[in-house]
Amino acid sequence: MSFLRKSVHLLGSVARRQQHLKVIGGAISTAARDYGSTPSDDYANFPGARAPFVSKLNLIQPEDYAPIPIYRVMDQDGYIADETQDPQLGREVVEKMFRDMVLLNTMDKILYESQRQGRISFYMTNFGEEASHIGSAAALEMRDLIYGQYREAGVLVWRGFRIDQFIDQCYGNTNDLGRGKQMPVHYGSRELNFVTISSPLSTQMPQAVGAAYAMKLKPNNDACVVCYFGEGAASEGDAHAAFNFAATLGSPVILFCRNNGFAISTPSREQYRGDGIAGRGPMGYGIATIRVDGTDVFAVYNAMKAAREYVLKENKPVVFEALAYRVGHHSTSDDSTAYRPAEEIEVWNSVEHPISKLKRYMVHKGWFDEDVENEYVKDIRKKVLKQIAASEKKLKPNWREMFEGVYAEMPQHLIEQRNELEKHIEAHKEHYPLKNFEK
Ligand SMILES: Cc1ncc(C[n+]2csc(CCOP(=O)(O)OP(=O)(O)O)c2C)c(N)n1
Ligand SMILES: [K+]
Repeated sequence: MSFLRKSVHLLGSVARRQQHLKVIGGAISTAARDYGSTPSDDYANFPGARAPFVSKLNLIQPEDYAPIPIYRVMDQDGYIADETQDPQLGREVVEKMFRDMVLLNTMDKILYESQRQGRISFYMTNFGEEASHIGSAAALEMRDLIYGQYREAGVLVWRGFRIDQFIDQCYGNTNDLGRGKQMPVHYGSRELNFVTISSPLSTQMPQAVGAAYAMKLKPNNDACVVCYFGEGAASEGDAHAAFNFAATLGSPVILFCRNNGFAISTPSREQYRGDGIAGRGPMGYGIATIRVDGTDVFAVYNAMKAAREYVLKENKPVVFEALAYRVGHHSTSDDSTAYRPAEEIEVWNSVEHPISKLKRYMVHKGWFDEDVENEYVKDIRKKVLKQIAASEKKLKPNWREMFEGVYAEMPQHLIEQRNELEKHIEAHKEHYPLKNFEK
């Protein structure tokens, strides 16, 4: 894996970013903040910071720092600029990557429409971010624990979550692993080591850091935690708690920010004034940081491999920022043409689309057969439509279950609420579709 070490920009706790924009080979420089070393004459040694003294006042400006560069392997046309960066995954793996991205994209299109037809209550697509899901998931081990936000369905696809499992969840029927307790797309799978998604933004972040810390305390730990979140979620207070705890406790967690440019209608330029989320890592929190083109599946893959190796070897976190563009609307409750030009969306949905880039790469390799791939899409469409028909017919879990499964023993206030609902439904049963629920 030495090719990774030579070229992935892992920026550690370095003092001056502009002096360290060159490649830092694998090992991360910690010299500038090594609190243990003996201070020299021109270094101040306050408990709060070790830094050089200067005699000239300087109001340091954000512009004094160069932005963290974006690691990319494949260009727009699907060519690899530096052959040493080709992860050499082989045809079978690349085909799985491509097909999983296509599966996600195809399923998203149909489920989005099914919400429009009133079949499910809500949906969120992953358009434009397929490569950051698949590229990152492919670089992990199944024992690594995932905390998602809600737009990482591709990670589940890679891990083997089935079409019926996705769709049963969206219908909240008796086969939904979450027993209909959550909104659509709030997946979870104990078997696949994927913690169930919570709607309140950023709540997963301190939890992920804590879970990683617990892993580190186990003897011979060989697993890490990956926590996905959006750049919008990174403005929540919980994000700060997570970053700082991860740094100070030394948690083996990869804090994976999907920076897709928008938090619903808030563009990232209104979300922060600094150098994205990556910019907070080295200087703000003292965390090794990596920034990649999130539309380039190979860049995400290489970077994630390097990040995983680092967090396990060092027992320290990594801030990982994958830059992409949210091609779809925020959710079925949003119309993004109200706040961004259609032409802009079109660019990211064509030349810049991660699936198109990987396709071009495969074409150059002679690994792409248009007819075979069209058949594959047709087959996925058929499977998804058939599953929708099947999931729709299944009963919902008994409504009483909504009170169960949270506490080991149901507390008094929940018992009272359940009894009240029982009476209410008994009195007004003609207004409820009780035939759709398990008895
Ligand atoms: C604490 C909290 N505040 C507000 C919301 C409403 N909300 C849901 S998604 C979202 C935008 C999040 O954007 P980002 O984290 O960038 O992720 P993206 O949707 O772009 O993937 C907001 C404000 C929420 N779910 N939780
Ligand atoms: K976002």
